[in-house]
Order: sequence, then structure tokens, then C-alpha cells
Amino acid sequence: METIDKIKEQISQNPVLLYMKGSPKLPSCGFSAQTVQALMNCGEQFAYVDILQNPDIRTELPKFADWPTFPQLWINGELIGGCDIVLEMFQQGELQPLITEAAVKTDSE
Ligand SMILES: N[C@@H](CCC(=O)N[C@@H](CS)C(=O)NCC(=O)O)C(=O)O
Ligand code: FES
Repeated sequence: METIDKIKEQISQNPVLLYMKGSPKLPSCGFSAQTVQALMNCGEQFAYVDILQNPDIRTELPKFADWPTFPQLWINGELIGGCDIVLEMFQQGELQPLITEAAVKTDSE
């Protein structure tokens, strides 16, 4: 499958999706680690893609997303942002409701 189609499929099939370096259990970068921490604090499941294991996605996603770096958090098919934005939203109490709402949608499907 073309990389761009793979990306589109991942984004459409996973309501909460984190593109990151490493895995939630073993993040390979502090930015990814901090973002995972904020997401875990929201208490819902989330999907992830390790871009270090997927160099094609690492190359193509920044162009598609118009966002140059990782991590990237996608919720309901939309790019929310990277580490700075996710942490800021979490601290403002704005991340939790977004995540919970996305998770509720998944449960009722
Ligand atoms: N300020 C950024 C920090 C993330 C960042 O700078 N990521 C870099 C280093 S991990 C990156 O993804 N570079 C491109 C690459 O490694 O492919 C954020 O809020 O997410
Ligand atoms: S891997 Fe070096 S800053 Fe993320």
C-alpha cells in the first residue's frame, strides 16, 4: 500500500492516534515520553505508530500533516498538535474531554 494511503487509513480508523518515537512503554525521545504521559493521565486507550519502525511514514506524514515534527496527536481524523500543544491542553484541562469524547464514540460503534 502507498504510504499516504496507509497514513489515511490509520488516521480514519483510530479515533485517538499518536505518532511517536518508540512505544508508550519505551519511548525513544523525551517529547514522545511526555506526550504519552499526558495521554495516559486521561485514562483512555489510544493507538500509536512508532515512526522509528516506519521510516516511510516518518518521511511522508510531516508533508501530509503540514507539521514538521513528532510526536503528532490525531483525534477523530484531525491533527491536534505535538508535545507542546498536548501538554498545554492537558494542563488547561482541555485534553481530557476531547479524549473521552473520542473514546465514547468508539465504544458505541
Ligand atoms: N516542540 C515540538 C518538539 C518535537 C520535536 O522537536 N521533534 C523533533 C525531534 S524528536 C522531530 O520530530 N524531528 C523530526 C524527525 O525526527 O523526524 C513539539 O511540541 O512536539
Ligand atoms: S529524538 Fe532527539 S529530540 Fe527527539
